[in-house]
Amino acid sequence: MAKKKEKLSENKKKKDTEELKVEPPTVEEKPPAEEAEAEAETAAEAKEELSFEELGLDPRLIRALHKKNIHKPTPIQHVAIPLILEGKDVVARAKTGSGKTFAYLLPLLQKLFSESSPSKNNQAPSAFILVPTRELCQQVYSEVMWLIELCRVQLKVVQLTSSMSNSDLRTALAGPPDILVSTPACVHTCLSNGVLLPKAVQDSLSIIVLDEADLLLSYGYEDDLKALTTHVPRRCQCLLMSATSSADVEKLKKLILHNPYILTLPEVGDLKDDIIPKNVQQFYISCSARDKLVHILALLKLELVQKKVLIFTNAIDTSYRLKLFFEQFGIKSAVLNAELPQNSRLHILEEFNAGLFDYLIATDDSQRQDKENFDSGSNTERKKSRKHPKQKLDTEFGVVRGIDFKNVHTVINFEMPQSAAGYVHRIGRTGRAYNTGASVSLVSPEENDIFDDIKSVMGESDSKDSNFIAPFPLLSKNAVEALRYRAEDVARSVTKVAVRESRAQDLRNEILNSEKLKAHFQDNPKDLDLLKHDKVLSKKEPAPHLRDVPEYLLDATTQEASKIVKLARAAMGNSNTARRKGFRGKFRKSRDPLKTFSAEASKRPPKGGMKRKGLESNAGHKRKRKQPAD
Ligand SMILES: Nc1ncnc2c1ncn2[C@@H]1O[C@H](COP(=O)(O)OP(=O)(O)OP(=O)(O)O)[C@@H](O)[C@H]1O
Repeated sequence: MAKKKEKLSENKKKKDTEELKVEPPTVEEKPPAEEAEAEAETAAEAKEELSFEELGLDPRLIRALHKKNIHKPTPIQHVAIPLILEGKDVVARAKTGSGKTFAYLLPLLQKLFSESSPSKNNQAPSAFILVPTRELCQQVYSEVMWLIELCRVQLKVVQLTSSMSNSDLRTALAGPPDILVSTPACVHTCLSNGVLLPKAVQDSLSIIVLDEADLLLSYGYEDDLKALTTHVPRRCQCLLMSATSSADVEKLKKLILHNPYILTLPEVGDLKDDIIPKNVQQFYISCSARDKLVHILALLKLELVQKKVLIFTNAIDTSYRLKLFFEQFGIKSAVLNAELPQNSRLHILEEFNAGLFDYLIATDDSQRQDKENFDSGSNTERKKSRKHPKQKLDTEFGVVRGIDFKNVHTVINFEMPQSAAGYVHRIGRTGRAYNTGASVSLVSPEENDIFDDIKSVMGESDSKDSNFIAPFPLLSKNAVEALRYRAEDVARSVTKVAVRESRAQDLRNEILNSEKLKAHFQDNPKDLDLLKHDKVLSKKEPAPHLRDVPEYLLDATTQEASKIVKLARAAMGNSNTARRKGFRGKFRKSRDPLKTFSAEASKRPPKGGMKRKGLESNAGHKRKRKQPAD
């Protein structure tokens, strides 16, 4: 007890710790608002340093988390877990990557551990976890499965997808499972065609989660949710998780929750607020659209950014162009987009998360929707687009929102997103939980308007705004010029026809893969080794001399910058030790090599007198002082 009090006063002194606001539910005899809020905030602070044990989590779950190297709750988990264990309805709004999934999953599982008994005669699942996309279904399903397996408990979990036939759905729900992970549309289908009986749902359902709630309505699930809520019993505990707060979240709250506790990171409110984790550093490089290829080549080939890298494009053709371009330099990458079949997409995500390749080029089709959602606050347009889906593109596919790309250190915007909301959600794919991350946006003059919008949302003052987007300091003009000749030569060989053929070929391969994957996954759900998604598409053999960057091309400054990136990995908490200890407090700008280093400012002569030749050598010599990166 004394120890806890000590922790409480220590915590109160902390100025730079993240605070969570807890709004208690409206009750008849509520204390004056201010008092209530103060009490709630103190409670949140007191919990800040508590361990999973102190939060009352089942030892089996704690052991499972430890096996996955998770030792300390994130702030949202501190506050949400005890409330959910107490049976409260909760609305949790916290930044992307803040650990919202475990914040509901851990207490949900713990409740089911104690509920499940042989005498229980449920005719429908006890828990529904509803998410907006199939990718998220798969992601949540995998998280539940490994937790259950490590805990060695007998709980049955199923996920539903819209491609399942009635008989598939019936088989999946026979039993019935304890937990159902699904989009609202699939549950609605099951209710309408009698696969799920409303009475059974009313009798069995004890907990329902709406994950990524800010997306559920905008993906057009309002009718599905309305149809479901009429069967949700009053005693059922309802949880709503969201990265942002929007009119849609408010609507959902009213639709399904009863007197909930509202857990909010103070800055989460709307887009203007800070929803990018503080441990992500944001940079930009200004260059012409044509020069983007040579710049990205320099970033990757000279190792000026840390792996794994998630690269965003706005068009699928651009992603294939990049892939073909990279191939010629021996850089293996995979593409991910809404055109690929679902099984392939899931497999690509799994392989990338498992670390089988380091570069993933994603085409972010959902950004148009993000823009509509944030700009208008209405979901009419999206409803329309769900009814009339774009040809070939899978509307349930969400490449950005909510997907947990594991250990992505760097996000590169090869093309700028079309809205500030799109930017926020792209960048949110790095710096997840206690990890650090960086983003580099390549901005052409044509993209200056959108970049200005983004900057005005992120904050324009280096000293005041934690989301300030700084010029990328590690890439010198010399380094770019040194690679220009090679890059332009290869870029010319990646013609429109080559891109079109590769895209068609990849799609054909992936459709075949998808069929094989379907069968294979049924028997070996964990097997990641079946098919490769980062295979070479180009018909042209890469020239051996392009694979490695010869030393004479690298000036001392660039070599130093590359070393700095490696050093930064350790300094910024990417080592296991640092991650275990937690990141906050370590990440001071003054000590951060990425912020203090400037590729152009260094005057150190090349070590050992580096040889330089021809055009490339001349470019390498022209070094100017104190210029921005480009
Ligand atoms: N307590 C923890 N310590 C370390 N890592 C954690 C912890 N909790 C969750 N994580 C990891 O952090 C990552 C992000 O978590 P999660 O996907 O739940 O974030 P999120 O808040 O749901 O983000 P988004 O809004 O983008 O969906 C995951 O890889 C998860 O395994």
